Amino acid sequence: MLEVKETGLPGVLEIVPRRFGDDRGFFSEVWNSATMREAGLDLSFVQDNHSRSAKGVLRGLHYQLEPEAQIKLVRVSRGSVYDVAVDIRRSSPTFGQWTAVTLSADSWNQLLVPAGFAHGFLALEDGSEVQYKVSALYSPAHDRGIRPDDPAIGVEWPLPREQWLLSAKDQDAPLLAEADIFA
Ligand SMILES: Cc1cn([C@H]2C[C@H](O)[C@@H](COP(=O)(O)OP(=O)(O)O[C@H]3O[C@H](C)C(=O)[C@H](O)[C@H]3O)O2)c(=O)[nH]c1=O
Repeated sequence: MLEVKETGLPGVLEIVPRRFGDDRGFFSEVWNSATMREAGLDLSFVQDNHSRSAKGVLRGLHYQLEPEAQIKLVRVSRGSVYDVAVDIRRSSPTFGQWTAVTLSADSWNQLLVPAGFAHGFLALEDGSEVQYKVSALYSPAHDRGIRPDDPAIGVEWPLPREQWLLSAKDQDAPLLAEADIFA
């Protein structure tokens, strides 16, 4: 019922739930706590988010600090996005490293981003819709960001910088070296 694949970063997983197609369309359990537990992933979520982005919109790199750090299960229900996770735990052997998976409605894949990682995505098609569950409620006081073009991280975004559309918050975000992150 579930395919789980490693990515370039330990802890960040690509997950592909089954999709049952028939002449009406399809049905898919996009989140099932028991199926995930059987796959060794004991997760619980408290909030479901949904955003739509034009091609070139880059949202990120975002995270919430402890004690409101969020595990995220990210999927795309329309279009496609280049989805990125960055390890921002100073004590981690993979601190500062990043991995990316293209998530799309066609591939029906999801990305599990653990707490302690910054998350962001670049919309590759107009009207791309991202839906993601988070394990802690939104807390503006704990909400933080890091510049998505930080050369110390070196994310290889698939569209050139001049095509990006960033929020003012993301344009002014600190570099990794200046940011409040995880021990
Ligand atoms: C995240 C969030 C935002 N908001 C409000 C706050 C603003 O008035 C408005 C837009 O917020 P923001 O510009 O932070 O939205 P994104 O840039 O899509 O932020 C998200 O982008 C990346 C990809 C993430 O992983 C995070 O979940 C989240 O930070 O929604 C809420 O009311 N609840 C929320 O949980």
